Amino acid sequence: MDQAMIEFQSVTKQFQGGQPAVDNLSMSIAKGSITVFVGPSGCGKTTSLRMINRMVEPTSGAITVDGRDVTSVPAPELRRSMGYVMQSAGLLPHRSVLDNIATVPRLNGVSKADARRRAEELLDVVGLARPLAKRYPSQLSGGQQQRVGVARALAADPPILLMDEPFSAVDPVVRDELQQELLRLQKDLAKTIVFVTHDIDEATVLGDKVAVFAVGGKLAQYATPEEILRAPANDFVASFVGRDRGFRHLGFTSSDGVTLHSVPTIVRGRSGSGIDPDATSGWQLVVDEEMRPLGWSTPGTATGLIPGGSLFRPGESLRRALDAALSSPSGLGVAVDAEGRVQGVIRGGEVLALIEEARQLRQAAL
Ligand SMILES: Nc1ncnc2c1ncn2[C@@H]1O[C@H](COP(=O)(O)OP(=O)(O)OP(=O)(O)O)[C@@H](O)[C@H]1O
Repeated sequence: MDQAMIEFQSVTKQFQGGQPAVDNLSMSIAKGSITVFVGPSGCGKTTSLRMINRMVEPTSGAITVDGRDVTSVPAPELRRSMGYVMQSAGLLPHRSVLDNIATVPRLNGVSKADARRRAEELLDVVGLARPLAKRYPSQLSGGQQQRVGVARALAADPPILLMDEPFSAVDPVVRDELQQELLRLQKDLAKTIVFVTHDIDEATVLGDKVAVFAVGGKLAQYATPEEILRAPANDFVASFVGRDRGFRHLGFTSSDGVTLHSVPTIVRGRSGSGIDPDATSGWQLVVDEEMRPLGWSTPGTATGLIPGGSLFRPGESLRRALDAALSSPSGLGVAVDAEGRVQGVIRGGEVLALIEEARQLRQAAL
């Protein structure tokens, strides 16, 4: 079994005069994993997160971190052992980016020179250009500020990172980038990360485990994202994960059985590959000299080049395979290798047959 890093033992939090914000929460968070707390507004996600570092004290129950009851550790010491990233990034406005990142190491007694050196390394880690170090937070974009927030949380190299809706204030493209970067970082860092969001897509992308909270501070389901999408524990979870859950679930289904077919190609400005375009109803894939796809052509189109759909890399999920086929004007999803060179094409009908096969296998296993 995975080693527990954080444990909630029958934890309840009741603010004065209200319903419980968190109601009898028991859960175990594995070391080195990303656990996402997700749920509608006001269901106790932030309160639960803040009880880990004692920004909020439980009314009853206990929380242990690495086997120690958090109440046995002085709160300031506890907080310094955990990075904290929040929605607004929470940067100090009158300090430079570099000094913001160096703040916690300085509080921990690291020399100014060492703290700054570490801060510079962290700029690279979170993908920020070094010249940004001298700027002030207001001179950065929202996405850059969040990166500084992550760098600052990592500066003291804490084993635990608490992240409260860190990416919710940025636009969807930047958000996607930040999510992918967090996953890349986590591969090397293997921190224990607790991440709060109200977005089920973000939860299923990031979480090794997802905890779905219901209004009233009750834990409705705690499972892998795949399981939550495939088998919601009750009607509340089913409605929270939403109508697209079947499609999202494909993101966890292997595309191993999908067949790659050869495709007629033309290098832009040259003659064809010799494969008969009749096999693909006249569609030909236009590629560059390196065999990277540029778009499609078909006889009778005046424009010459029709933009292609999303690309698929063998080994990716069935969701990516289906999207590549459905988004392609030819109905053929283009498969590429790690360098982006064409490997072949996949057919939508065959991907759908695999989806059905996977469904039948799941049903038989029930
Ligand atoms: N300091 C406080 N005093 C009184 N009530 C509070 C306090 N902090 C939170 N609450 C209440 O506790 C409940 C849970 O709040 P919490 O912030 O944990 O929810 P949340 O799931 O993080 O919501 P959101 O997604 O909107 O941030 C809410 O009803 C909230 O009003």
